[in-house]
Amino acid sequence: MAMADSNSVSHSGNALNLESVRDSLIRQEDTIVFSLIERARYPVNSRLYNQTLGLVPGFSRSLVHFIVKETEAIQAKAGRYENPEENPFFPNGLPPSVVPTHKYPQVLHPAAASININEHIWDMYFNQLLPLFVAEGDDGNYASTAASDLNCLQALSRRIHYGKYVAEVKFREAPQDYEPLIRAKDRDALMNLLTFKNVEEMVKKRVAKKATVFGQEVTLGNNSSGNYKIDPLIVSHLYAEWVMPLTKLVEVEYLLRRLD
Ligand SMILES: C=C(O[C@@H]1C=C(C(=O)O)C=C[C@H]1O)C(=O)O
Repeated sequence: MAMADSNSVSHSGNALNLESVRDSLIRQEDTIVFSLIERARYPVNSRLYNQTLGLVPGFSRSLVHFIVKETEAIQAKAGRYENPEENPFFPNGLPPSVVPTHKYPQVLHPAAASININEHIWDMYFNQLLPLFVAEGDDGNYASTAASDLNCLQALSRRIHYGKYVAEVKFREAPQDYEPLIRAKDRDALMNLLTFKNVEEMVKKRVAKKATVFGQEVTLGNNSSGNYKIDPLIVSHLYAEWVMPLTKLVEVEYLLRRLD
């Protein structure tokens, strides 16, 4: 594969290349693992997710839906979604930013803004992931639990949508390989071309290790209990089954629009 001209684009002050993009993904692993550890402090608290309880007067969805929507509204006013790395879970009816606009480097093709798979991420997180790592029970801490859920969702969403940057870099490094497949709308061939199995294997091992290191009981003696705040196997499963496949889905969706 051809080398990118590392001076060709500026991204957060750094050159945008496959290495810098992968460094960002590695750093984001820390955020994801910590956010899961924080959520695991609370039991499942399923009333938070129940649409039929009517916990919020005049609002027909679940309490977590209410909290995420309202939190996103205030974050939108503060400019969060001006950053092309951020994608809201409830984009409809978000208020505009009221703060001065920051000039984010325009790295992505404008069609990137139309890619938002948060509905999918929402469904995966609440229906598949959460039941795997939280304890049964209800401690009534709904607002704090929902804030933890939102941190997990935002960290996962940022990582998965970062596939747009990954795809942009891969395209720039080898347009001659990608262009014919994009024109042919050949999803499978694009998926093959952008997949690096060896990198995926390293990611799975590294996130499991991070869960082991970040989630161990820290004591002043050297009596490690062997109890982890989140099961390292669940974290590598999360990456293998959802995070990496969804990142690659974003990469394919982005590439399909790259020549528009
Ligand atoms: C993100 C990349 O693209 C693909 C997805 C990966 C991931 O989600 O971690 C890892 C390797 C690739 O198969 C990459 O190449 O780094």
